[in-house]
Amino acid sequence: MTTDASPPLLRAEGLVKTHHGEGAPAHAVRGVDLDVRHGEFVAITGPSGAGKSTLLHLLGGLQRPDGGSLRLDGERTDGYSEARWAVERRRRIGIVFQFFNLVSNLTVADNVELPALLAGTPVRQARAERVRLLAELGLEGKERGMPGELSGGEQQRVALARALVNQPRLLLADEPAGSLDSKGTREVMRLLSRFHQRGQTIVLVTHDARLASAADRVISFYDGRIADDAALGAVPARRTGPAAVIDLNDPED
Ligand SMILES: Nc1ncnc2c1ncn2[C@@H]1O[C@H](COP(=O)(O)OP(=O)(O)OP(=O)(O)O)[C@@H](O)[C@H]1O
Repeated sequence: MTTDASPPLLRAEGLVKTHHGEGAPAHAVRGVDLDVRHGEFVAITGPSGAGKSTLLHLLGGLQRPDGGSLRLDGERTDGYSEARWAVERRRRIGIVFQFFNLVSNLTVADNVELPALLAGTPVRQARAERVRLLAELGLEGKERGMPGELSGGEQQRVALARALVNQPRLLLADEPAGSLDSKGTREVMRLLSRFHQRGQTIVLVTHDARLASAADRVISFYDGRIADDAALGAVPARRTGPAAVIDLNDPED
């Protein structure tokens, strides 16, 4: 059981990241201190170019900070190699992106099973988890289809299933509804809320205030820094037992 004495799932201290592109250096993250506790749903919101995506990439090890430190479950990540980060992303961190990043020449089923198989999950178990998640996300019957045959909202649900197939402690979502219509946005919002209700820790980057309102803590990011950090609600207790099925047609879900 998680107690107050346990370390936060994420602890960033003085994180700094500067991008060196063609023009002047972009000081995307200018010294960020941030704790994310188990079970929290944190939305990071702010204007375009504020550095939100860069921060999320640092939290998931997709980019390395130039300064500061990041701890995962109390463990410093400074010494992690690329290979170690890849393992952590398979086991402990699921990520969804704006443009889904599904493997276009793999079926929906294979896209979802792949991270489980890469993590060494036995084939039967990976399949069972894929079947459970796709049913839960309202994608039964789509398993044999290719990502390109699905709507944007469906593709994002496949990406969510893929991100969650290894039951990661942390879900990172970078503008997950950024390329979806309002129906797709509502779906993503409901799904993130539901997974959060079951104890999933989520860090969401979005410029969409409506999507951010699904979180229980909203961080306003501006010019590479945290400008405001507001807790909106209580962190739900981590639930155990079989997950409830989400009915995407049910307005209560
Ligand atoms: N790979 C990169 N190379 C050079 N500059 C970059 C790179 N990635 C981001 N930047 C710059 O860093 C700054 C922060 O970008 P970032 O994408 O993190 O912001 P953001 O808040 O997520 O913006 P948006 O909401 O538009 O996605 C911007 O000035 C951007 O141009």
